[in-house]
Amino acid sequence: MVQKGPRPLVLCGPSGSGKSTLLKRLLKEFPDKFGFSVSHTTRGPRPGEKDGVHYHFTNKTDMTAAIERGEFIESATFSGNMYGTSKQAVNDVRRTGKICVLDIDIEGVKQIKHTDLDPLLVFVMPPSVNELERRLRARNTENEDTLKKRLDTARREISFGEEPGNFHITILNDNLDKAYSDLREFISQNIEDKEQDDKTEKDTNEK
Ligand SMILES: Nc1ncnc2c1ncn2[C@@H]1O[C@H](COP(=O)(O)OP(=O)(O)OP(=O)(O)O)[C@@H](O)[C@H]1O
Repeated sequence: MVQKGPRPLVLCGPSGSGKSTLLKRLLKEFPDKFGFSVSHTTRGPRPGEKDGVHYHFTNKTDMTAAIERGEFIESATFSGNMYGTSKQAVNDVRRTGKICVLDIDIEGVKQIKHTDLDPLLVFVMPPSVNELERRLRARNTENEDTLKKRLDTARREISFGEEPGNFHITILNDNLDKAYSDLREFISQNIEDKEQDDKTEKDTNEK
């Protein structure tokens, strides 16, 4: 099926590589250009949370069945509640003309490759595991145990990121300004220029 709207953009990389920092900067500079998909969850809504806005609220039976039907790109269970991103949620953003951005782990990347979402896959590479450790310590969000787990996972993720063919581009986040400008250039060449080409082609065909 031919999708309408820009291709989704996936950012993947070890914890602490700088995905959120890069995304925040992108959204600040282009607030109308990007959108996030609405996740599903089996946890109950908190006060003020609206179904379809903050989450798609569902139950375990329905969500498990939908996962089995292959409707989800990724799903995970945290403290007894299921969470996940459906293909439909990504396509909903796409139809608005916005670029749907997804921050997913390598398992999610493996799964999304088997869908028809045709995403652009970006791997954010930290300069080294030592530097990753330094940043995670400086961020002050981890204890020794979670830090060790994150660094072990990071080593596996870096190997996956280094394997040729797994991503469209690897962005080294050594210097944040340089990494951001590489990301911008990649988006502009692969999403914006492409859209312009499609539009020109359509306009020409309509004449
Ligand atoms: N190029 C850089 N140089 C130095 N520090 C950086 C750089 N990029 C990001 N950081 C810092 O490193 C820390 C980790 O960055 P960030 O939270 O964006 O990582 P992340 O990949 O989103 O991690 P997680 O997956 O855990 O959310 C932050 O404190 C951020 O300010």
